[in-house]
Amino acid sequence: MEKVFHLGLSRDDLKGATLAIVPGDPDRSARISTFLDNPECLAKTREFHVYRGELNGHSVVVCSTGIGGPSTSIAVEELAQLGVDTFLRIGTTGAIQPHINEGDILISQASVRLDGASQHFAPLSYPAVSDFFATQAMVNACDNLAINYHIGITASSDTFYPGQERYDTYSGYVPRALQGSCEEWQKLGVMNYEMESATLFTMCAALGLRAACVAGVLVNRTKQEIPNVDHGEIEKKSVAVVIEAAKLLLN
Ligand SMILES: O=P(O)(O)O[C@H]1O[C@H](CO)[C@@H](O)[C@H]1O
Ligand SMILES: O=c1cc[nH]c(=O)[nH]1
Repeated sequence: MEKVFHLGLSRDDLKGATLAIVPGDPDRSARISTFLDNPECLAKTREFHVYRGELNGHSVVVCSTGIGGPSTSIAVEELAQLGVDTFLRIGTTGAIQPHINEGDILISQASVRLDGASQHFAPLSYPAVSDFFATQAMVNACDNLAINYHIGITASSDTFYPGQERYDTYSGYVPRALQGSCEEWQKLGVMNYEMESATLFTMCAALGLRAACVAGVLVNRTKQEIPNVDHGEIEKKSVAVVIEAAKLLLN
């Protein structure tokens, strides 16, 4: 059976998995895999750390995407070639609305396309919108676990610094076209910034796949730029949500 280019896996390796949990951070893949029954590591190649196991008797795969759209698009393309049709991203994020607190859970309904990779799948006029039912599962998961959440629009940027209008870089310079962009997204009700959902949503909608995204807030940028929270506790909460959502979708 043919292996895909980067993941180096074939369909048989996934044992029929149709749902993938896709964090950005490779180390998060291993931690998520501990919530699966009979977890096994299938591959560790570049940013893609791939595990397989079962949830409620269904084969499920966990695959990190790395940071940003290009590597995310490779993970999604290759997992789709292997039979996956549902992608649940679990990430970290920076909030830009004052009422959102560190540690809060954000569910992205749709994303502002501040990435480049999504344009390789559909023109900019095409929406980066999540799958309704997968997103509903994220919402129901929060309700089942009594976890509060915010649902709304996410700005999804290719860069962490200028694309998210951060001036605390080496040069302190943000190009003129991006100056004032954070304030504009705030005024348009955007909840947060992260770096993969625009590519994920656009390519999944365009290719007939399902995608949803949940993220834990590490920092509220209306208050500070550098997180001083316990990443582990925030991750535990968002992982609980994505595992519960996966179970709901698999039932
Ligand atoms: O924690 P992950 O899933 O990597 O998500 C967020 O964190 C990274 C930036 O620090 C970007 O990938 C962003 O989307
Ligand atoms: O502010 C943030 C925090 C995490 N990830 C991002 O992309 N932005």
